[in-house]
Amino acid sequence: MRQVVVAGIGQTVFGKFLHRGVRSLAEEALSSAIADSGIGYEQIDVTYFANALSGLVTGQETIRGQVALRNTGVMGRPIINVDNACASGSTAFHLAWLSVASGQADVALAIGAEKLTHEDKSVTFGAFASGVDVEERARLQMEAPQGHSVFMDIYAERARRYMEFSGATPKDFALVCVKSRQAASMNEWAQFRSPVTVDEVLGSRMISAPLTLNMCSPIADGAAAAILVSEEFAQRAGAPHVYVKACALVSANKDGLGPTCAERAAKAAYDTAGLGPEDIHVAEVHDASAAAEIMLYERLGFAAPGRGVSLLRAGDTSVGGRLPVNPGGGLLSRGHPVGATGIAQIIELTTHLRGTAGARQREGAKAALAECSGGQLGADSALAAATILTNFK
Ligand SMILES: CC(=O)SCCNC(=O)CCNC(=O)[C@H](O)C(C)(C)COP(=O)(O)OP(=O)(O)OC[C@H]1O[C@@H](n2cnc3c(N)ncnc32)[C@H](O)[C@@H]1OP(=O)(O)O
Repeated sequence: MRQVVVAGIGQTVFGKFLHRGVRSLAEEALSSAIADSGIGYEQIDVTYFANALSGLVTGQETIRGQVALRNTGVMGRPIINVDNACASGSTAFHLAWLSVASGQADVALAIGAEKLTHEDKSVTFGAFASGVDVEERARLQMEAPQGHSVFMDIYAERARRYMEFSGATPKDFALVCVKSRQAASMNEWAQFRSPVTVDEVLGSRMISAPLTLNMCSPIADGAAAAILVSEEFAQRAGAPHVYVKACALVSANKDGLGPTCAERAAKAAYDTAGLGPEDIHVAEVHDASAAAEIMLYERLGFAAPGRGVSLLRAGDTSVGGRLPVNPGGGLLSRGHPVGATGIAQIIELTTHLRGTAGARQREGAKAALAECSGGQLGADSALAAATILTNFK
């Protein structure tokens, strides 16, 4: 396998843009990734276009990439549509990495764009329900979601189990939100940038106990793009060198038993990179709910089982801490335009490894981990991706 370098990154601001379509979002993210890389549109050999739910919201259910990118310079060469639920962006990134690593392409584009807002909110909530397998929906009687995404019921159930197991409290989940907003207040691309207090989070509308409004990832539109190149190409182009050391993708176990998708994806990535959790300086994880972030500290090996809360309470995972987690605000505050999220995580980490993350920079960052989960199958996510980036070879 060849060494692969992240040579260009670009995104839109995430938020609710009722009157903006997938095409305009994708064009903006792509043109800023092109500008960042100094690489021409015509040099892109292959494009992986991530989008999970917009088809259900806008009615454009197939050829979404070709439609979104029809006015750009990537047309004429392969555009491959990627739908892997909330990990669609990470999957597009995985495929782009594979194309370059295998020698099939010198330059590959991973782009994710999502349009979730709709005048009729039940359309958006209905689209989210498609990410849960139908048997699970029936078990949880979630066929007709009312006022929120079915995922928040699933994440609430997980949070309740975790509280019992670890002794974590809703106040801990609120602390995740406070940390997340503090980080997002420094991120010009984030959906929610104003700070919140623990009391405000606990006092916000109950969505699915124990998760209040602020503890749920929001509905967002947005796009993000990353251009991956071979190391030789990067040297010729003079691109900054952020290496993709490992890029693992796993699906749920057949019997639903054993380690979770996130644990297995992280283990595969650590093994490939020859690194362990102790080597990671900064991480972006799939905080679809505030409680999920704490559980992920444990699944990714940052804390022992049941001990994730200690890491949070000590401030280790805040901006300025030993291991900032979600320094871009995560899904909770940067926003979660599903197909774009996995690539936005890569963008955030790339800025830390380049040393250009400004006020939220993890000083001395050399290795970074992104984890993204997708869908729901039985008791676990349907899939998870883990990527390790470094600024050394
Ligand atoms: C594998 C996975 O990734 S699973 C995750 C997939 N994603 C999801 O499931 C999405 C989950 N989220 C939701 O279902 C919805 O965002 C809800 C139910 C939490 C909120 O629904 P909305 O219809 O957006 O909220 P609503 O319109 O009632 O918002 C009221 C206000 O709260 C704000 N708000 C909405 N969500 C949030 C949030 N997470 N945090 C803080 N404020 C929020 C809105 O901006 C709005 O403010 P405004 O009145 O100033 O504009």
